[in-house]
Amino acid sequence: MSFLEVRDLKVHFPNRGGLFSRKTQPIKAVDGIHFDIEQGQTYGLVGESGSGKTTTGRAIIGLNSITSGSVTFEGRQLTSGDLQRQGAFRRDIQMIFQDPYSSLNPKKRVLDIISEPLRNFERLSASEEKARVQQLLEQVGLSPESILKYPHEFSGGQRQRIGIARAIALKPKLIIADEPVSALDVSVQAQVLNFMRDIQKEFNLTYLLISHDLGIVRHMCDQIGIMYKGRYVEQGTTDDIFDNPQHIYTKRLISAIPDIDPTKREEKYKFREEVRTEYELAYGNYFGEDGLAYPLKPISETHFVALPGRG
Ligand SMILES: Nc1ncnc2c1ncn2[C@@H]1O[C@H](COP(=O)(O)OP(=O)(O)OP(=O)(O)O)[C@@H](O)[C@H]1O
Repeated sequence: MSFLEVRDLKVHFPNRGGLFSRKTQPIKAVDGIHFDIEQGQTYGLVGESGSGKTTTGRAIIGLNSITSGSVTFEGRQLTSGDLQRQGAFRRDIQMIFQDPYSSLNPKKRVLDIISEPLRNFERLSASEEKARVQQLLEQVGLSPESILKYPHEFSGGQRQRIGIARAIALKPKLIIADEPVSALDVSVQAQVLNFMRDIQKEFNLTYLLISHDLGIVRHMCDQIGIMYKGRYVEQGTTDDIFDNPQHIYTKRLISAIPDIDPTKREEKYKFREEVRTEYELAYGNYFGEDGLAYPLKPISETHFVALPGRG
């Protein structure tokens, strides 16, 4: 049994539709996805905006209710309506959010922000709490004197470290990191990502990393699942996905990553041209027609494949 098992997960939302519409199809934000993560590993969920990545993460932590399917964490199953058990999950599974500017309450001091989960789950005296928060700040590379400061007194990277300190306060086993660095400057992104890897080793953390950026996912993840409209187009080990992408959608995402190594640029241009030709043969148009960058049609309940060539 894997540390985290996600089986045929579906999360549908009611479609409120227009004012006069009587019956509408639900929004199938997540529509049958499947993956396992082993302890200490990082699994990346990749896809364009709206593909269902965040909804998947929120369902695992219990913030979205599951329409069908299952999430099993260390052998314990979280299913919809199983509210009692969610408490146990909340401690072991924490989330890091995308935007360190809006995810920290601007009116609260760092002490109160980081101690919030501690107050929910542990009974500490004021002095014990202060000492714990100072220790957490040191772990994330911030000075213990920061406890009395407010979020606006920190840089973006430092704020994300405060968010990480809050996430690791209860010594969780699994962290769902939803676009943890996409709001940060590129130079700061690498620092935060490397720091996340350091604490992963130190605490044997398991990550579910949600990102639209394949470059980041390549750097961080052992396995990757590529999502499109709530389903998978492809999943596998990071090396498999990058060395031998099977799906045109994956190829296109990979071909779009800029190569900083000048010796590989030529190869990348060639690959990009090949992908473009393959795409045009299948669709007649590289840029899609329905407003989506990559129009695909489903071949099965859980996977998408490119449309067949025209003519
Ligand atoms: N509470 C909700 N009610 C109705 N629809 C929702 C709700 N939450 C998400 N959706 C819809 O579900 C789909 C998937 O959204 P989700 O946020 O999971 O995508 P995402 O891949 O994380 O995108 P992004 O990268 O932009 O965050 C979208 O079409 C979104 O509008």
